[in-house]
This record gives sequence, C-alpha cells and structure tokens, in this order.
Amino acid sequence: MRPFRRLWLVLGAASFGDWIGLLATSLFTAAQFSKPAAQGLAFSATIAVRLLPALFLGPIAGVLADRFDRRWTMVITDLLRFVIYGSIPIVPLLGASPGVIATWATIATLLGETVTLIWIPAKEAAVPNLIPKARIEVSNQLTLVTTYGITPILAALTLSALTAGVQNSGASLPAWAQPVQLALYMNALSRLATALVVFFGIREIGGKSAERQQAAAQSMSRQFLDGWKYIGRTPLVRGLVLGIFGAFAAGGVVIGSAKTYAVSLGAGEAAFSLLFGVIFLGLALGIGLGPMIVKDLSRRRWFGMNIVLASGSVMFLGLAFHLSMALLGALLVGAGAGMAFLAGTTLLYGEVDDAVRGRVFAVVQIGVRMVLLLAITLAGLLVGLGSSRRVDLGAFSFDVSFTRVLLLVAGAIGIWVGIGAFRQMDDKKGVPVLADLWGSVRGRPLAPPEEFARAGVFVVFEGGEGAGKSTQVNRLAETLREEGREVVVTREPGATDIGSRIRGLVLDKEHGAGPSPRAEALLYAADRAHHVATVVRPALGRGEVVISDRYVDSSLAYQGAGRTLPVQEISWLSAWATGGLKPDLVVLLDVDPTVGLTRVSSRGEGTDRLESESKAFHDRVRYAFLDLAAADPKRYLVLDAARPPEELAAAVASRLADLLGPVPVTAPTA
Ligand SMILES: Nc1ncnc2c1ncn2[C@@H]1O[C@H](COP(=O)(O)OP(=O)(O)O)[C@@H](O)[C@H]1O
Ligand SMILES: Cc1cn([C@H]2C[C@H](O)[C@@H](COP(=O)(O)OP(=O)(O)O)O2)c(=O)[nH]c1=O
Repeated sequence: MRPFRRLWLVLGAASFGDWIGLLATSLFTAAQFSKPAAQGLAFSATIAVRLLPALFLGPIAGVLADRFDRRWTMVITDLLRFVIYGSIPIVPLLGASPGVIATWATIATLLGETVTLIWIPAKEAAVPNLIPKARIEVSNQLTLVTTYGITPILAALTLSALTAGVQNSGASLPAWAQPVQLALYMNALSRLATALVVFFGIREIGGKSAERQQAAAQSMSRQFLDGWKYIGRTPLVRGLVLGIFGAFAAGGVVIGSAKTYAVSLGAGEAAFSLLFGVIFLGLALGIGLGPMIVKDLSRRRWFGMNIVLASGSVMFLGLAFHLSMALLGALLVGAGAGMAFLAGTTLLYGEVDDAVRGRVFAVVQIGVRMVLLLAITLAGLLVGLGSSRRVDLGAFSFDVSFTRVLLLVAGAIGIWVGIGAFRQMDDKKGVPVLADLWGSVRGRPLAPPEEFARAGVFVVFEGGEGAGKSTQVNRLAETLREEGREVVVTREPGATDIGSRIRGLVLDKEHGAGPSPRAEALLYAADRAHHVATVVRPALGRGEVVISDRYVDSSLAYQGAGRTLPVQEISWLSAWATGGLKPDLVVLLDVDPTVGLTRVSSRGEGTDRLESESKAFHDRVRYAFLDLAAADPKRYLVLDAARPPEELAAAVASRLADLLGPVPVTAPTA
C-alpha cells in the first residue's frame, strides 16, 4: 500500500474514534446524573471543554509541529490519548462516585483535547508531503467525506447497535462492558492503532527538511512570531485565513439562530432538523461534485466565489418566507461552505511551505474554533433579545424577526469578506469572473492574458480552404490604408522566418507521411507563439491594425474537430502559445467544402497536405468554425462566402467601422 493510502486509513480510524468518543463521553457523563437539568449541564460541559484548550495551547501547538519530528509527535500524542481516553471507562470500575466519574471524564476529555491540538497541526503539516500535488484535491475530498460523512454515521450506528444488541439479547453484561463503555474503549483503541500504523507504516512522515532544521535552531518564541509574520505578508494565506474565519462566522450565526429561524418559518419543530439535514446534504454535494462541475477553474478564485455563494445564501435564508425557499437556501449554504472548505484546505496543503505549515494550520484551527464558538453564542444571545412581528403577504405570512435581520447582516458581512479574500488571492487578474466560471464549467477555461499595452485592433479571418480569406484580407488592408491607417497583413502558419520553416514541415507533401496529430498541433502552436510574440503584439502595441489570415480557431477546427484531438487541450495550448491574446473581431467566411476546394484546385497550384484530406474532415472543420462563432457572437462576423467579393468586403468594412476609432492623426513626415 502507498504511504498516502495508509494515511487515509489512519485518518479514517482517527475520525471514527473522535466521533464515537464525543458521543459516548457526552452520554456517559450525562448518565452519571438522574435529573435532566444536571444531565443537560454535564452534556454541554463536555462539549464546551473540547473547545477550551484550543485557546490556550493552540498557538504553541503549531510551533511544536514545525519544530519537532512529526512522526514522533503524532505517535507520542496518540499513545497519550490512548491512555487518557482509556482511563474514562476504567475509573468507575475502581468504585468511584458518580461525581468523581463525571469530573474525571471531563478532565480526561480536556487533557485528550489538549493533546489532540498538538496532533492535528503535526498531521496537517505532514499530509501534503505524502501526496502528489495533483492528487491533493481528491485526497481532501476523500478525507472530508470520511471525516464528516462516513465516520460520524458509522460511530452513531455502532453505538446504537451496541446498545440495541445488549437490550435485545437480554444478557446482563458485566459492569466494565456496558455499551457506552465499549464505545469508549473503541475510541482509546483507535488511538493505539493509529499510533502503531504511523510508527511502523508511514515512516515517510518522519525527518526534517534542511529548512526546518535551520528554523528549529531558533528560539520557540522567535518561531512563533515568524509564523504570524508569514501569514501577515503572504496574500494567499492572509486571504485564506480571512475567508475561512468569515465562512465559519456565518456558519456559526446560522447554527446559533437555527432554532428560532425554524419557528419563524411557521413550519414546526421538524423544520429545524430538516434544515440541518439539508445543510449537510449540501456540504456533501458540494465536496463530492463541486470539482467535477468547475473543472479547471482557478482554486483561488473558486474559494472566494464559494464564500460569496454561501454568504449570499445566508442572506437568502433571511428573506425566505416559505419552507421550500429556506430548504433551497440551506442547500446552497451547505454547498458553498463545503466547496469553500475543500478549496481552502487544498490551497493550504498545496501552497503553504512545509517549514511553516504546522503554525499556519494551528492558527486556522484555533481561529476557527474561537470564531465558531463566539458566533454561535452571540447569535444565540441576540436572537433571544429580539422580538418579532408577523407580516402578511396575501397567501404567505412570515415573521420579521431579529433572527432574519441577523442572517441578513451575517450574510452581507460574509459577502464582503468573500470579495476581500477573492481580491487578495486572485491569480487571474483582469479575467472577467463570470465568464471565467462559465468557461471552466463548459471546459474552456480562460487563461489570464499576458500584460501589454494594446493600442491597435486585431482582426482575424477564418474559414475553410478557398473560402476567400486572402482575397478579403487584401481588400480590407487596402481600404484601411486608403483611410490612412497603419495596417499589418499577416497569416498563420508561416508569417515569420521560423514560421515559414514550420509551415513547410506541416504542409509540404514531400516530407512523407507528415507529423502525427499531436506533433502537428504543437507545430502550429509553435508557429503561433513566435508569430504573436514577434509580429502581432509589437504591432498592436504600436497602435496598428493587424489583419491575420487564420489564428487560434483554425487549430481548434482543424486539429480539434478535424484530427479529433480534445478541443479543450488545443484551446489550452493555444492560450498558452498566445499568452491569452484574443482577436477583437473574427470574420468567418463560411463555405461548403466542395465549393471551396473547387476554387482552390482551379487555382492550379496543386494541393497541400490538409487540402487533400477527406470531405468528412472538411465538414467537421466547417461545423467547428460555426460552433465557435455561435458561442461568442459578439466577437464574430459570419458571412456566406458564396456572396460576391465586393459585398463581403463591404460587410466587413461596415462591421469594423464600429471597432476602429477615428483615423489617428499622425504628424506629416517632412
Ligand atoms: N467571394 C468569392 N466568390 C467567388 N470566388 C472567390 C471569392 N473570393 C475568392 N474567390 C476565389 O477563390 C479562390 C480562393 O480564394 P482565396 O482568397 O485564396 O481563399 P483562401 O485564402 O480562403 O484559401 C481564388 O481563386 C479567388 O479568386
Ligand atoms: C493556422 C492553422 C492552419 N491550419 C491549416 C489550414 C490550412 O489547410 C493550412 C494552411 O492554411 P492557409 O495558408 O490559410 O491555406 P489556404 O490559403 O490554402 O486556405 O493550415 C491548421 O490546420 N491549423 C492551424 O492552426
């Protein structure tokens, strides 16, 4: 088994232990009391106690994770937890009173939680070193689904199966083997198991990079401060931390106000559980399907977008007046939060340096707990303060309550934070957000354009063989020059020295069978890259009109649709070759291939390699051009190439008139 597979097993076991421990300890402590009030108090005390140590120990835990060998840190802390958790069900066997038992359970939980705080940053810092970068997201999907989807359910089922099994069998079990106690043993044993697997099975976690060894020579307080400095001066990490806190704050407000919100919908008590269930469903859907839907979208952008989505949905919840709307809102809150969480952890794993990773994760960990706790408490308090008024809207009536105002405010703050995080982290500045998202969903992600001052206008003619491109290119150039404009006429392939050699390689029939489809695609891309860099961009920079006979679309049509290479990959290749340079206008001269090829052969120059392709090939090319034009009508002018040349030229000139400003006045040359 590969190390990271073993790691997933460890994470699964650890999380199962966590959940069954949480459930069992709470029940166990509560069971020591008979009055409901005391039970409730004991129940919430054990949960609160789990959050407390984070505040004190958290900051140091990160330093420990970066300073010491992570394998040993994980093994030692897990052995400690084995002993601590194991002691909870043992104490009653020593004949202790209920008060002592409950107190010890609480103290042991506190200790266990404290130790966990050291375990988590060590684990989080070690994991990314074991996983190939390209698989980090998949690995996170798996871990999140295991941690929050499978293991809690498995834990609850195990516990209730144990209880039911014992009740049904009627057997009287010895005092040390009551169901809840068995569950507590399981929790302890899961720690022993993970310690052993990490020690014997995942040795790769151990050792330290030279960088970390160097850092460990500094004092601990110095390392602590350095961690904060790193967060402060790295925009990506700053944005991530800010975004994660914002998301959890909004989540906390939703949790804290959920009870009164459900009531305000007038849909009864069941609405509360239903809403919660739907939020979890949304989380699972977002984590499971999100990456498949957005495909290659920048994860930095996706993170910010999801926070805005989740927060917007919180606002929508505030306005929803019918249960069905609230359910939709809850689903989107869950989906947005889940996807933001996935994107956030993936980015943290992939982009934070190994040497500071423990500290960054510790900050996130503590921050999240504090923010969540604060938000839940505060929301609970505020909601309790406000009264509500009932509003009638004909068929619907709903409460305008404090709860709703709170949701609106929390959502608005969340959107603001999401936009802030997006700006800090954006790695595709200048690429329109919605178009980027839509392009990625359709499988044609936009590349960030290379920066350059673009003063001129870029016009491209596309179309099949013999469509009349050269004819129209020359006519247009002539017209524009008569108007007094600077015009550069060029073509692909073969406009440069290097390009004309490439052109020979791809098109001359004397080179035998010619390049394979992928090689052909790369040769056209190479020609294009050189052409754009040495001819097109410089001319556009000088403010001239560049008219090119063929450009990117020819590759999409010929190599993509014609040769049937994946169009998405050709699109990426072209975007990379051109640095994202797009034409201002593409004139597509649409021609029936039979007509076009007849025109070419009547020229009597013989055919090149592509012209001699089959009719089916040229048909695919034709429809690919038409599809491209249909997908972006603003940028295209589609003309029927069977029309007389003068008419076509007039149509092109009139369309271009809108794009070109007045003729620039150049100083007369003496
Ligand atoms: N609109 C048109 N109608 C009829 N024939 C045309 C038209 N435009 C060009 N032709 C002729 O078709 C042939 C191919 O034209 P050309 O401009 O070289 O096409 P391309 O550059 O698209 O291969 C030439 O002989 C040209 O005179
Ligand atoms: C620019 C480009 C051209 N081609 C093909 C289309 C043409 O058959 C060939 C040469 O184009 P071109 O010189 O325009 O030929 P013609 O004037 O005869 O239409 O190169 C591609 O396959 N991919 C590309 O990216």
